[in-house]
Amino acid sequence: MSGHGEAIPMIARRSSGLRGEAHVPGDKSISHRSLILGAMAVGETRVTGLLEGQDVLDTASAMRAFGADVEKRGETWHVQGVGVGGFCEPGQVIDCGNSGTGVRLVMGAMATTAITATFTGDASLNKRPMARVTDPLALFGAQAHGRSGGRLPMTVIGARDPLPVRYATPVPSAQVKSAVLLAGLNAPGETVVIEREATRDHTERMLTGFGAVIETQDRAEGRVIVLHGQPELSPQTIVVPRDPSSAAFPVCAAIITEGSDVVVPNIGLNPTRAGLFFTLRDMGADLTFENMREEGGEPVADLRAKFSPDLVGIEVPPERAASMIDEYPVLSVVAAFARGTTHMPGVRELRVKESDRIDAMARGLRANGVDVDEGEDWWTVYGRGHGNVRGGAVTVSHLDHRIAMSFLVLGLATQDPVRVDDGGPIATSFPTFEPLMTALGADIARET
Ligand SMILES: O=C(O)C1=C[C@@H](OP(=O)(O)O)[C@@H](O)[C@H](O)C1
Ligand SMILES: C=C(OP(=O)(O)O)C(=O)O
Repeated sequence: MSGHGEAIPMIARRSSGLRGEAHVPGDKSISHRSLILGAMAVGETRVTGLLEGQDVLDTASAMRAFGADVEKRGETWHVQGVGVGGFCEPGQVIDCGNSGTGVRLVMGAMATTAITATFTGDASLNKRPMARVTDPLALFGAQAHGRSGGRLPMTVIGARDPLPVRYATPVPSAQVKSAVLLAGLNAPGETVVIEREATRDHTERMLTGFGAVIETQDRAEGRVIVLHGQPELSPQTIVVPRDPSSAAFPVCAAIITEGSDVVVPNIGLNPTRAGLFFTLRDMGADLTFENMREEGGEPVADLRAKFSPDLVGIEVPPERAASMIDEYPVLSVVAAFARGTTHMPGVRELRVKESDRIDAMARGLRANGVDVDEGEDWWTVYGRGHGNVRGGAVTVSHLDHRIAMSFLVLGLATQDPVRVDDGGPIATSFPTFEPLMTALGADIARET
């Protein structure tokens, strides 16, 4: 079952010659942040290219519940912000659906205002760990009361007199870093976050754009981010770039599908997000970055991916993990078509996403004839080479959009079709996945 309705069983059959341009939707991380920072600015922020996936729509509803006016007129989203510290107390439970980013960033944004809010989500989100966020929020003076193990549903009581915080994140997580920085906006003095491994830096970049004073330095202890509290944020006009994590699916589909040549235009190559594309090139994929340029201070290119029959397995550098954390499921699919083994160490975080992604992919790959070994923070895929992956299984998506899309990509190049029990969760991040893939020539369909 998907979070909001009946299960949508889907099937992917062997395809050839994927061709054309794939215009993927707006970046999910940047879309959440546009709405939240827009709600914390004074005046009207305008956003185009916003991802209209369910995760982001749930964040829009959350911002309305805290008092911001959020509406779409024509192609533009208008956010009337209430200012830092201006959130009102919501009159209803905040349902963040399937979205870890949504709930964790919104908790941070409200934690230093003297209001109380209760958060919940779907069956997947309600299993995910929240203490990683509520522990640092407690240092500001906020309190959180949830289910055992720090799970949702959970009530957060915002700090009345917030203290500034210095926090070294114990896990590589942009959501934790961002929750602390958003809480730091309404604390006096300097809030400092130290991360041992650099994670996606959209919050830092966007805070600078909204006029906050924030500095980042790479030091021996890691990346040190210093935010000066209680700024007045100025509203912005934001053009959301296209999502590299969504681009991963047509790119990987083209690489494993005979006769393919696909262009995915306007994809951000921010080094904190682009790890997959460098990994695919290390594996021998025919993937080129065309029209390299800068847009809104970010490197951007058109990705051109062609069928790559001579892929080889590699050791994926663990220091690259944060820059491709959401892309391991679809990377493991490409690895199945490579010759030799692909070893992916340093990826413990995959176990606490919408599903345990190592477990979900390992089970589904094995059922389709691919050997996989795994440990707590690593996994290895034993590639079978092009043309040698059997397929034929029904895979389980576990309310996880990336698992569903990865298995549908797998089925484009297996001998027998691959089924997914529920494609419903795909709408959380990539609502146009099915028409976009079929327009390229992929044989993906719903089963009635
Ligand atoms: O900050 C963000 O927008 C995100 C951070 C990552 O999560 P973690 O912070 O848990 O690594 C990523 O998996 C998620 O899809 C989006
Ligand atoms: C992990 C993801 O999202 P979130 O943590 O926001 O649910 C994802 O989109 O792959």
